[in-house]
Amino acid sequence: MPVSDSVDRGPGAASETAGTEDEGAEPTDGLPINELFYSLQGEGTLAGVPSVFVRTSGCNLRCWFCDSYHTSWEPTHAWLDLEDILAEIESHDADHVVLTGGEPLLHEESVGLLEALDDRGYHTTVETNGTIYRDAPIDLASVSPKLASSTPTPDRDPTGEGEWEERHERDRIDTDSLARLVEDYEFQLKFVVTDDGDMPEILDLLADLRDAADGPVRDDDVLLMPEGATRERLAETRTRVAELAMEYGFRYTPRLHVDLWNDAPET
Ligand SMILES: C[S@@+](CC[C@H](N)C(=O)[O-])C[C@H]1O[C@@H](n2cnc3c(N)ncnc32)[C@H](O)[C@@H]1O
Ligand SMILES: Nc1nc2[nH]cc(C(=O)O)c2c(=O)[nH]1
Ligand code: SF4
Ligand SMILES: [Mg+2]
Repeated sequence: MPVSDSVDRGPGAASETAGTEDEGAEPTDGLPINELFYSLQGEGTLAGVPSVFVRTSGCNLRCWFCDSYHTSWEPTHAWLDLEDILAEIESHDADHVVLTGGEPLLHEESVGLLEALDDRGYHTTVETNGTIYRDAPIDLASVSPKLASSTPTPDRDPTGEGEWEERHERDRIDTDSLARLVEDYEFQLKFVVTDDGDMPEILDLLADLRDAADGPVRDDDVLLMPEGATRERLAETRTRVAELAMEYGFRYTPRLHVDLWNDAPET
């Protein structure tokens, strides 16, 4: 459902600065929704599973490669009440719901949505950058910590001259949040990889996380995902990333939805 141009914003709808320091309070009974659609989970251990996707708007980071530009660099503001979100989800014949964004855990009401979905028996996956912890009924925390290669340096910033570089670099890794997420939930760690240059940072991050977390973080919990929002870009990155997964003993995850539908919205 294309909601971004069909729904009024709520009274305190996420502002232009959603996720930034001057973010205002949000109303408590809804969420800023960028899109809500039915598709196949394209990434990770549940790839191929029919799922309803709920994409919130607003992010506390600005990856230069973000494939959901209208939730991060130019966030949309369509507001949906919880009951409308649930009705739309229930109109699809699916057992799995994927809450994504933007950064869905920015929003306190994501917890309310996850609780309502849990009450209704859905399996919930949350796609998160791992910088924010919330206590919620999450069946799979799909955590994608952001590497230095995601930082919007002036030469890579899609909109300007690197205004977000400093803040993105400061906030992209929060080891305490990551540790709590992997301790409390079934999880996968899904790194966006471009080339060999990303691997030392992944190994360092895993060492830090294994020190900080009470539970285990197995190599099997680590997925390498090729960077690419389009088929053309994925064709440049995926073979090397697959080889790296074999070399290091991590998993590889495709981006099925990009193979199937390229960069079409609501897929
Ligand atoms: C748009 S993000 C939203 C959730 C959360 N903000 C995050 O980054 O995990 C959803 C997933 O897409 C991945 N992603 C975004 N842009 C990508 C790109 N150009 N290539 C590969 N993966 C990408 C993210 O790493 C994340 O796993
Ligand atoms: N089909 C499909 N699978 C996905 N898995 C994670 C996605 C996301 O954007 O979080 C995503 C997405 O955007 N589309
Ligand atoms: S953290 Fe996720 S939503 Fe935010 S800019 Fe990066 S990929 Fe996009
Ligand atoms: Mg996506």
